[in-house]
Order: sequence, then C-alpha cells, then structure tokens
Amino acid sequence: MRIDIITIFPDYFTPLDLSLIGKARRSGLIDVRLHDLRRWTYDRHHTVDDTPYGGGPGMVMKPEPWGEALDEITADADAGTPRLILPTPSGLPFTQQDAVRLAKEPWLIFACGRYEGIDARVAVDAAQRMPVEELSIGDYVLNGGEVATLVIVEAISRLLPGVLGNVESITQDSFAPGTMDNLVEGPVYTKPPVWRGHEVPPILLSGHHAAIDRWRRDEALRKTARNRPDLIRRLDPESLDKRDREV
Ligand SMILES: N#Cc1c(-c2ccc3ccn(Cc4ccc(CN5CCOCC5)cc4)c3c2)n[nH]c1N
Repeated sequence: MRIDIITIFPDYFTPLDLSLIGKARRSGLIDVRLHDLRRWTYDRHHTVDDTPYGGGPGMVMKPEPWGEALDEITADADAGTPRLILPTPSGLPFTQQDAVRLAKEPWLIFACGRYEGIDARVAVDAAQRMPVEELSIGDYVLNGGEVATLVIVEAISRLLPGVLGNVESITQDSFAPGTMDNLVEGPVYTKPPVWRGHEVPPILLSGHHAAIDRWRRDEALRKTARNRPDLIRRLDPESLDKRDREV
C-alpha cells in the first residue's frame, strides 16, 4: 500500500518510523510519503491560509496549494487512482469496518487540514479525479488532521498482511466483524500469578480451554454492557446463546 500524507507539520509523522509500522515501511510493505504543503506556496512567507469568506473565527486553508499538491502527487499515473481521505470534525465516523475496507486500497492520500479547515472547493475539485472521503475519528475537537491521520493510518496498517506478527490478535480485536461479535475485549493478564496481592483469575491458569473461552466471552459481555451498552443493543439476538443471556 502507498500512503501519501500532505501536511504543514511533517514532523508530526515521525511516529510512523517506529515499531511495527516503521518495520513495515522498511520492509516495503507500506510506502509512506510525506509532503510539506508549503512546497506548493511561492510567496516569501509560504502562506497557506487566509480569512474566511462570509466572516467568522480563525483562518481557512487556501485552495491553490492543495490543488497543486494533489495534481503533482496524483500525476504518478503508474500508481493507479488514489482515494483521498480528508480528516475533519464534520466527517463520517471512522470505524473498524472502514479500516478493514480501506486496508484493501492500493493507494491512499491524506490531506491534513489546519486552522478552521480546508477551502471546500479542494474536495469538490479532487472528487472530479478520485474518490474523496471526509472522515472523523471522534466527537471531540482537535487542532488539525495530523493526529486523526496517524490514528487512521495505524488502524489500517495493522490489518495489512505481514505487519502484525500475530494475525490472531486482529481477529480477536474489539469491533472486528465476526469473531467477538463486536464486543469490547475483556481483561488480560500475564505473569506473575500474584502481583501486590492481586491474583490472576484461577480459570486462566486451569488449562481448560473451553472454560477459559467461556469466561473470556462472559467478561467481554460484562465489559461491553458496562462501557458500551450501544454495542449490546446492536448485537444480533441470534448471536447470543442461553449462557450469554445469563451474563
Ligand atoms: N478527523 C478529525 C477531527 C478533527 C479535525 C480534523 C481536521 C482538522 C483541520 C482543522 N481542524 C481544526 C478544526 C477545529 C474546529 C472546527 C470546527 N469549527 C469550524 C468553524 O466554525 C466553528 C466550528 C474545524 C476545524 C481539524 C480538526 N477534530 N476532531 C476530529 N475528530
């Protein structure tokens, strides 16, 4: 997968040099290319913003640099057609299902806005040449699209074959379609068996795998009911067995 990221703060993305994503980049599994938007400005101050038409608070990102940046980056005809991802507070909620869907894309471009956002014509113009998605990572306000892009890139990259050593951890993920029925994960434990007087639940040391699986599902149901009752309501009643209903 090729990922192009356009931003005025390229240094925000040094975390993509680290850990499993950094390893995937070095092995060629993921081709991440960072672009400083100011490269497509020509005034002395490398201006990327201006006052909003119609008044209002803050500044808006000018369309010209974005248009030229996207033109140059997408001119690479050999790479096929990219999908442009625009993080924004007003975007569609980004979900695990979106991560699964976008992980199948060969080429993504992320436009990281700042200030009060990017001139709306940039998305309209880009949509004439490629699919464009406005996505939000949650109902809280950030200062720009960089953190959201890091979140989305990590959620997608970890699903790519070869990036995570342990494929099973993907299938056991919360929100992963299928296996855990979109339940959140229950508590996890490791050695020592007793720590500061706190014991690991004995069932986990029993070696009875069917009982352990049952206990884990019970704990996932309990935690989901406590922290995410909205997910419980969405569960297909057919997916709950008699024991589940007793939890
Ligand atoms: N994904 C994601 C995000 C973002 C996000 C993503 C991208 C950009 C680019 C600029 N910003 C700052 C910003 C703050 C507030 C507002 C709204 N105001 C606009 C003017 O009228 C008042 C209301 C817009 C832009 C961004 C924030 N925040 N939270 C998420 N889940």
